[in-house]
Amino acid sequence: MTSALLAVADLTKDYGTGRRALDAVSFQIHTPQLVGVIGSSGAGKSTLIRCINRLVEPTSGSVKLHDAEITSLRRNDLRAMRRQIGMIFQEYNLVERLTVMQNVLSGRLGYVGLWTSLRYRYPPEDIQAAYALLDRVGLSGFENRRADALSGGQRQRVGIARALMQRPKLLLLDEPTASLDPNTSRQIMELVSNVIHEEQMPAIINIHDVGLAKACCDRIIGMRDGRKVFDGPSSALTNQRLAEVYGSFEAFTEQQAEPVEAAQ
Ligand SMILES: Nc1ncnc2c1ncn2[C@@H]1O[C@H](COP(=O)(O)OP(=O)(O)OP(=O)(O)O)[C@@H](O)[C@H]1O
Repeated sequence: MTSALLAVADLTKDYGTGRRALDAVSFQIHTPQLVGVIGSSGAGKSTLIRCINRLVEPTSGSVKLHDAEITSLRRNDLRAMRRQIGMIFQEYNLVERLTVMQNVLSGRLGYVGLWTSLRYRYPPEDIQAAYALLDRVGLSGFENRRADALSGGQRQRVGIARALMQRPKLLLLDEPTASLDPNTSRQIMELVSNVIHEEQMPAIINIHDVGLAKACCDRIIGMRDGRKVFDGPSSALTNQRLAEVYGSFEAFTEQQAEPVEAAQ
């Protein structure tokens, strides 16, 4: 078998409270694919995503991106590695008072240095790439809008364009649709799926909505109490397997009935 694009082995996280949030989780990604991580609240989905780029420090285990071990990197090397991992958040994490273009260009921050970025003197090829990405995410013509004048769905599109500006080898998405209405969530998921297949990169997404995960993800990892209890193609996620992930089928349906936090 070819070497993995991403290889996670025995990844474990014990928080200071003594809580084991991740328990020896292992999986590999060999092809560009959208991998959805599902499970009940507290199952460890967010911890898993954040241990991969060490926003949360794993307690033990290994994470290899294109064969490079991430868990042992020191500060400068870790910073360089993080440029290769795009991250998309539930709350977008845009700089609200800056324009769409400035936010997208900030995806190059790790490459061009602080002085260039503070003065917005980005190389012409970066500016061209930013225009192309804005077009790609459906925001052509929005370059000069301030981020705080955008809807939730538009903000998430900026978040996606900014992550792609890094030219990452991996995308991590931590509940990117949790603050969006169902229609907008679907559009964002389809956009992510299209983009990662075009760019030929893997992506891992923490997602509560199982229907959306099944419709848009190529593969699903099911988490329960910090452990991986399902790993397979979306089509293999039967009601019985869902019951194993959520404790029971009733627990699954109750969880899915939770209202959407805020509309677009
Ligand atoms: N910083 C922290 N300190 C202590 N415990 C934490 C911390 N972050 C998460 N936990 C605990 O670790 C476990 C896993 O949390 P995590 O946020 O990864 O779950 P999740 O599946 O993403 O949940 P949700 O769907 O509610 O966001 C939970 O029991 C949580 O309370």
